[in-house]
Amino acid sequence: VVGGEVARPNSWPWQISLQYLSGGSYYHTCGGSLIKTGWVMTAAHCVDRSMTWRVVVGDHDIYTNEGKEQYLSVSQVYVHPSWNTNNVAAGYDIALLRLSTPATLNSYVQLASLPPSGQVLPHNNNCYISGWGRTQTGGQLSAQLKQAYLPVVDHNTCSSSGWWGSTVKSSMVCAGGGSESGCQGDSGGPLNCSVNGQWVVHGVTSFVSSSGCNAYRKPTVFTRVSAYTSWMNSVSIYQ
Ligand SMILES: CC(C)C[C@H](NC(=O)[C@H](CCCC[NH3+])NC(=O)C(F)(F)F)C(=O)Nc1ccc(C(C)C)cc1
Repeated sequence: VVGGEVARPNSWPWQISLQYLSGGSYYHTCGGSLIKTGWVMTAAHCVDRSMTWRVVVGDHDIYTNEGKEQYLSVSQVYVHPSWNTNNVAAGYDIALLRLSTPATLNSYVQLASLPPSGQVLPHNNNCYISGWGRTQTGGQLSAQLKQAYLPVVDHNTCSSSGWWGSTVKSSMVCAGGGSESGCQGDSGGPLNCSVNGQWVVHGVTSFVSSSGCNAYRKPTVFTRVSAYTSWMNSVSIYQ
């Protein structure tokens, strides 16, 4: 997250850290959202490579053990069937991870609320991105969970020339576009939007401009969760 501030610990209790095993250690690579005690929603591009994954819930500082964390292994990865790793602009950047053991819910670990199918938020709707991603273009990951205020940019504006143009589809949500943005390592994490006074995860962090995370008029682009409700239901009911 470029800009914004360090979040109050566990104030986004559905935020997870997706980590991969390398040389005997685990490393943060993406965010995600706990949507059922045994299921995590993340971005398809986060799990393009097949690695040994683990999900950490209840985390704040990814480099220190503060005693609230639960380390959960992943038993199955379900990538959207239409995802094409060479064409993030086509959309479908969404995946579900089945956990081997369910998370225990408590004051640090809660389930995300998901939007009703088809819901599209208005321009400037109040949303926050959260994540441990880079704090500057080409910078380092953040040790502590950060958040930034990223109001919704409606599709009309976001897909206009000078903005993202036809790269952005209606199955996506744009947010931000100023000096604050998501950045590498925030992928897969939530766009937390206030709807009728409740936080709803409306987006899965998908991409930013290749010329820089907080590029002018290139808002952070999210997979629109409400466009994938039926696919998600089709996966988690039958496994
Ligand atoms: C060095 C970084 C900034 C490069 C930048 N990376 C990204 O945007 C990666 C996901 C890329 C998926 C494609 N394999 N996502 C992120 O960094 C995220 F913001 F989500 F955290 C990028 O590739 N962005 C990109 C690439 C291609 C397009 C075309 C569709 C125009 C648009 C954006």
